[in-house]
Amino acid sequence: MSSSALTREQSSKAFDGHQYVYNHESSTVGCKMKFGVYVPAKAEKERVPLLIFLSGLTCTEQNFITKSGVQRLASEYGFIVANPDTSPRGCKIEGDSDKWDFGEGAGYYIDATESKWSKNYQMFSYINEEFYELIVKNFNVNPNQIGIFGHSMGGHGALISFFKRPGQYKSVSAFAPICNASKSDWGINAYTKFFGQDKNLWKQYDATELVASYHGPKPHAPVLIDQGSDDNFKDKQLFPERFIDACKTASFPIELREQAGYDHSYYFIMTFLEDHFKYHKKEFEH
Ligand SMILES: N[C@@H](CCC(=O)N[C@@H](CS)C(=O)NCC(=O)O)C(=O)O
Repeated sequence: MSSSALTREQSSKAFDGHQYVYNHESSTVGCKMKFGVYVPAKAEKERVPLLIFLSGLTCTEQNFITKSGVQRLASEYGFIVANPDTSPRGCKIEGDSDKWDFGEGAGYYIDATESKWSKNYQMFSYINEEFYELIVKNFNVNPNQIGIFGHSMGGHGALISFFKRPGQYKSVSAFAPICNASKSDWGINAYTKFFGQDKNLWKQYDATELVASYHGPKPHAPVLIDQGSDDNFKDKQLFPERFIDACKTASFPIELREQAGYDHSYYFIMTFLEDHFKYHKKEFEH
């Protein structure tokens, strides 16, 4: 990967730090990519922890930074919080914007192998290599205190990044993640296009499959998963119980908290966001 120059699109003071939006030309996905990054005042004086947040279907870099209230927490905890976009954009691939659950805004954090998609839909490598290195290089990050978390498709992205890159992230957590992507309707539709019929490839981007063969460092406290009980996607697309069962079989520490009455929205995320900050902070202390 080559690290390209950052162009600042937005700078807004929030609490003691700044919410920024940048864009850069990505060599990994072959287009301009935007991301949000909150930088607390603490980062002016010392290296601070980094949390990477991955958003879900239909989101840009804006949803998390405008809806979750993350800035107050990032300022208080003294964390840099960086959130990339959810897919390449403007690549004009036939079929990339016909449906909200595939293509633009819905890149599934995978590296596609089918030739139609493989030039641009390399979001796994983008997040875990180019974007990761760009944030560490350009901001005052403590490289030993980096965690990843996300929502829905982004929760899936966070979990598969943790499992496929042992040791790269100190901690992982998720809100309503897609837990078994290769067996959910969203994932079956997307993976058929991205990978063709090779089901072994599908499994390489599925948290429930990956935990079974994970041999990397385990978190100290059980990985935190929050799931709203009134989330309409829970039983049709997310399948948290399948992931919990696979974690138990693999002796991988996990805590699923079913939160009564909450749906799939950013209201749910904002309610429990501080618990995730606390979780990652504790892991960073080890
Ligand atoms: N567009 C879909 C909903 C998609 C959806 O719920 N996306 C979630 C992530 S999977 C999200 O964060 N949406 C953006 C938002 O709520 O700001 C629908 O109308 O049913």
